[in-house]
Amino acid sequence: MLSTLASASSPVTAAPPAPLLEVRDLRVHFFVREGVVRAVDGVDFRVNPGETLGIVGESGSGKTVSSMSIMRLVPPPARNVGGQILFEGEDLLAKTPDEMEALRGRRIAMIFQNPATSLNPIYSIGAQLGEILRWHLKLSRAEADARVVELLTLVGISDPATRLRQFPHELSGGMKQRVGIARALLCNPSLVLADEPTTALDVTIQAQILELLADLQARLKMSMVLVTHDMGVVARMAHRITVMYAGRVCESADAATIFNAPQHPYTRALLESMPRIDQSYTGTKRQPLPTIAGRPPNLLNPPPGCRFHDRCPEASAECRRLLPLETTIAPGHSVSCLKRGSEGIAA
Ligand SMILES: Nc1ncnc2c1ncn2[C@@H]1O[C@H](COP(=O)(O)OP(=O)(O)OP(=O)(O)O)[C@@H](O)[C@H]1O
Repeated sequence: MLSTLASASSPVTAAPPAPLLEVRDLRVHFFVREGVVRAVDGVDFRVNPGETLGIVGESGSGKTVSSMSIMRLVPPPARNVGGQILFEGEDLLAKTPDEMEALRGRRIAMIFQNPATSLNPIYSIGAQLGEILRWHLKLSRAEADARVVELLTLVGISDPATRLRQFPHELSGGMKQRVGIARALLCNPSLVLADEPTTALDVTIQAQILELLADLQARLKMSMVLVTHDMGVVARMAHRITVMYAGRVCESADAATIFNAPQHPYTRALLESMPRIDQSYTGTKRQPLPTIAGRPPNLLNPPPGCRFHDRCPEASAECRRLLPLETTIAPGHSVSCLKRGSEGIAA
């Protein structure tokens, strides 16, 4: 739940654009034998038309569960226990399974982490991409082939007419991920979700795929949610950034604000642990790469108060007792930290 710090001297600014996607107070819990894992526990974020939202945080912070929830693809024992996911004004959590099926791949599409497993090995590229077009848009085989060739060309695949007849194992990892991106864009979706789209690739290929995504985003004015643990990736790709920790949002702002004026101690710690280009981490003058001391809490039994308190250099007694609510501190900039003026609740 988002609250606003009232300020009589706040300048009057233009109303922000209506968001394409607005996630409000989302709660997704896993009901396991040992108890309840609060994987996503009151998360808010939004994506404006034509922009990339980067969701960033350490492993286990709830990024994937949040993005899979948009597609309603988080499997049991997870259950959505609260919140709203408003997409083009409609609550996705209120849709029937059939309505979601019609929407997935058509209005919201996904680029998966591992292209080796996300493509079906027994169908040619043309057959598996064409099937999506025939199902969603009722295109004929010839029309579907033409559209697939158009998309393969768009993602930089040479000789697309030949690729159409090839099988996934005949393509390199980078090429497969290009096909994965083409597949996501086939039906011209309003929103693309990309969960760690480059982590499974060789380092040299990662840069090429990020460049392709950035280029497509700019050319097609694509709206995208990019999930990553890598601040370097969001620095390059995201217009806005939501920082998650232990199932909650610490801070959300435009990318320049996150990098130049971060407010939450966790955002600051993430930035400090980014490798710097002017710093040597090898050789005789090497500095150790800073890391954030400690570990994220177990979400089966999260500590009371701020989830970050036992790793936070600023934590006080009240941080150990009160859970900070996400609070707007400037237009488009929200933070959940008692030290930055957030209201706290006993939890
Ligand atoms: N099937 C499951 N059963 C129980 N808990 C789960 C299950 N899947 C995920 N979780 C828990 O949900 C929390 C959020 O997981 P999620 O995958 O969203 O994190 P993440 O930020 O995407 O991390 P990563 O970068 O490692 O994928 C984690 O604490 C994880 O342990």
